[in-house]
Amino acid sequence: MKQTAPQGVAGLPPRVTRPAEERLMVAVRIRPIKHNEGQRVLHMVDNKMVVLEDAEGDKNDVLRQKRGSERRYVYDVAFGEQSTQEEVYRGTTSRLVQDVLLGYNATVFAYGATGSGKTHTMVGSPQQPGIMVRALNDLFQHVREARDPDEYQVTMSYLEIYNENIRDLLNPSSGFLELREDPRGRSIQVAGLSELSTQSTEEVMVLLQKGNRARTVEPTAANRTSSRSHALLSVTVRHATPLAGGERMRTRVRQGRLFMIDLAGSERASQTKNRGKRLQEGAHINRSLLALGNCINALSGGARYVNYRDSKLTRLLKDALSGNCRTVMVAHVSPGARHREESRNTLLYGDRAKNISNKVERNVLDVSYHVSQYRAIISELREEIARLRTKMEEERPRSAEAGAVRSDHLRLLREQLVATFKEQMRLRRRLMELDGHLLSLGAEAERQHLLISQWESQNNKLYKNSRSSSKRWMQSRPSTDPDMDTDREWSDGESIDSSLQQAYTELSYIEKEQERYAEMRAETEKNLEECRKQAIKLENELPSQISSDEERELLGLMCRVHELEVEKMALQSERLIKQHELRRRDMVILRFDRQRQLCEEIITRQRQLMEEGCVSLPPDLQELYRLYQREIHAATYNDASPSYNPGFPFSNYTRDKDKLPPITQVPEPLFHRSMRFHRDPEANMRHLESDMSLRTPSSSAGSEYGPSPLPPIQDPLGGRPGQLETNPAAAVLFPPIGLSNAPQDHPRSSQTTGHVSRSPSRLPRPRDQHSGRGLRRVASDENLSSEKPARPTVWRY
Ligand SMILES: Nc1ncnc2c1ncn2[C@@H]1O[C@H](COP(=O)(O)OP(=O)(O)OP(=O)(O)O)[C@@H](O)[C@H]1O
Repeated sequence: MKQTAPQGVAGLPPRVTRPAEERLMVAVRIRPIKHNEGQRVLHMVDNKMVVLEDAEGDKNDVLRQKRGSERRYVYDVAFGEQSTQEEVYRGTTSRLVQDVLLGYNATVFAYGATGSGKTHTMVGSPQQPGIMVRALNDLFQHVREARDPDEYQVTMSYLEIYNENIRDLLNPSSGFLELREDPRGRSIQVAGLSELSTQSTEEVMVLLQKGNRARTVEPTAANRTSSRSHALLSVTVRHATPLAGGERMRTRVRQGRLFMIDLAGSERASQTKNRGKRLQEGAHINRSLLALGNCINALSGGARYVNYRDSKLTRLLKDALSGNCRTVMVAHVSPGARHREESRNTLLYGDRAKNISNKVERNVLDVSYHVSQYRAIISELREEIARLRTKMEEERPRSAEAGAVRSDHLRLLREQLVATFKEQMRLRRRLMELDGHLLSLGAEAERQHLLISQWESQNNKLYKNSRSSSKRWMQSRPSTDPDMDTDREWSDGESIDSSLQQAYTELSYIEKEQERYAEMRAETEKNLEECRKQAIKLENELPSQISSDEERELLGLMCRVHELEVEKMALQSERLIKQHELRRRDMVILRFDRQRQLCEEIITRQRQLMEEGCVSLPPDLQELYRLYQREIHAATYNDASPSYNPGFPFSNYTRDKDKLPPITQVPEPLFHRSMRFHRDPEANMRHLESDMSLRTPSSSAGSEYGPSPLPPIQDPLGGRPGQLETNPAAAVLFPPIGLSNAPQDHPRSSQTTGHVSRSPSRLPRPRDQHSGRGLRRVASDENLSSEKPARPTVWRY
């Protein structure tokens, strides 16, 4: 079995016509309650929503009571206890079958605790066949009804992961199989796995039954037929259509793959009462499911690089979770009170999985698409050279007559020359691939930095937010209640912590990869240089060996082809680099936007500190605040309001509560000016003044700006204080700005009060913990513009 990142196949662009971002679809299925499972605590509200009743728990648990006694979860689709196998198949997988026939990859996987009904949904019974059987039936029916059934080829493989070992279910005697990954981690192969070609539904059903019989199933206290392994069924549909194109016949190949996965269920030792071997199996199952949960958490948090390496399951599911794959997760839950905690966990994972999308992989797709284009160019050029060579060989007999010895030497020379050209092409192609990969890694490292910076500040807020309430909660929480529900903020904080840790791990992995690729690049470049020298040497020998004009002309043509190839390659790689540069700039814009948000936050908090300490400000600082407000306000209107009405400046203010409110009237947009801070505060002020007077003559007329008392701004790169350039490249190098040390670290962030550009793809704002801040800001405006005598402000940095 081979999972490959999609390439443009035979001139077909990959899924560019599809929406750029595809969300993972999550379905939930509630299985019928059993007599020994206690009362029903899980209910369907409608075909999307389910409700889980909370445990009755401790009456003194004030927080829990406040939260209410039930929790609602909304998914793409929900199936109740009465739902039929056909309904579940239609609602989750039938669409995927269509996609696979069109050449897409798709995955459906069943998730849930032991005994929750996963195998029932995926495999089913002869009377109630599950998704696997129905999908295969459907697929063959579509193929039969197609105009060109003979052009389809269907193959299947079926494996299980048992105790972290892979077994071929279609050939169980083959022992444990190895998982192999290409060095770039793009394609994963199970070495030696049988991939059987099938012609009919009957044949495939026989294979499926054979595989299911070979699967490891054992009775446990939780499920009489508990699957002790994860089972992965893969069906590949290949459709090859001959195309008439120019002089050559070409074939267009469409290939889609459908994975259908029945995961083993997570289990609690207390419920399964497992001992010995069963307990060990359970530990393996839980470990791999934990790895899957971590991947889901990281992906739903937007991480680009996710640690799939913790288990074979996640390595095999990598494409399904983040690659070019349309994926459906069917979360399984039992409605009885006995399974409340397992159901809650499953519902939570399902909830998180809804945030997973495929957008991130799209970048890798772009790169591989370009590389495949270059490959096509190179192979065409190779063909051209090969044709030329054949022609030269055809011409040879005539020149052989002229002088056999010299001709032999010339032939050898030509062959060497062609071999050197070939080698050069190979090395160039390699270089280009390495460049592409290095650029992608660079972009991803930058992205990880951004995520880390954002999470750090969010984590800090959550921590502050939850510190007081959690303290109370910890006090009121009975100590004998280890796995009860956690406070929402705590669990958010924890998941951010683990995401952060994940991001750091990924970052160090990326850095190692960058080093590795840089070394490979240097080596390739060295080889290329040697190859070039060799070619020049050979070319220099040519004139003395050539006697006839024909030979000369042919060799000249050969060299010309080579030159053209080099030029083409140079152009293509330039394009590749430009595209990556555009992506990099997008990242810089995102970073600026993030920094700007943090600056707003810092300024607001500083103001709060000053207001709370009843500190009145010197007039020049008041003026600076006014300027800042105008700036922000102008930017808001400039950005968001095509119906901006200067006569009614407050009309749109409610759109963004995080902005400082306007003071009196709206000045013209100032957003795009470039602003530099000088060491001399007066120069700063003059600069701002002149800027204002240039752009807003009405608002600046008559205003008197005093010397600026702004505290010196630290240059994070170690430059002179108060002198910050607005160079985007420098901004990228700046360490991420966190609020963890606020207010002491504030000046560090002041760097970004310079030129800021807005990106349409803004980062989500950190959650605002200061409700009513807008009101305080208004009050603060009054403070600032009051006529009270100025008291010196105490700045602590
Ligand atoms: N929707 C359903 N309708 C009827 N019976 C069901 C349904 N779902 C599950 N069952 C029954 O519940 C029992 C447990 O289901 P199943 O074996 O599918 O669980 P599982 O999640 O695969 O468990 P494990 O992870 O231990 O393999 C089986 O007897 C199955 O037939």
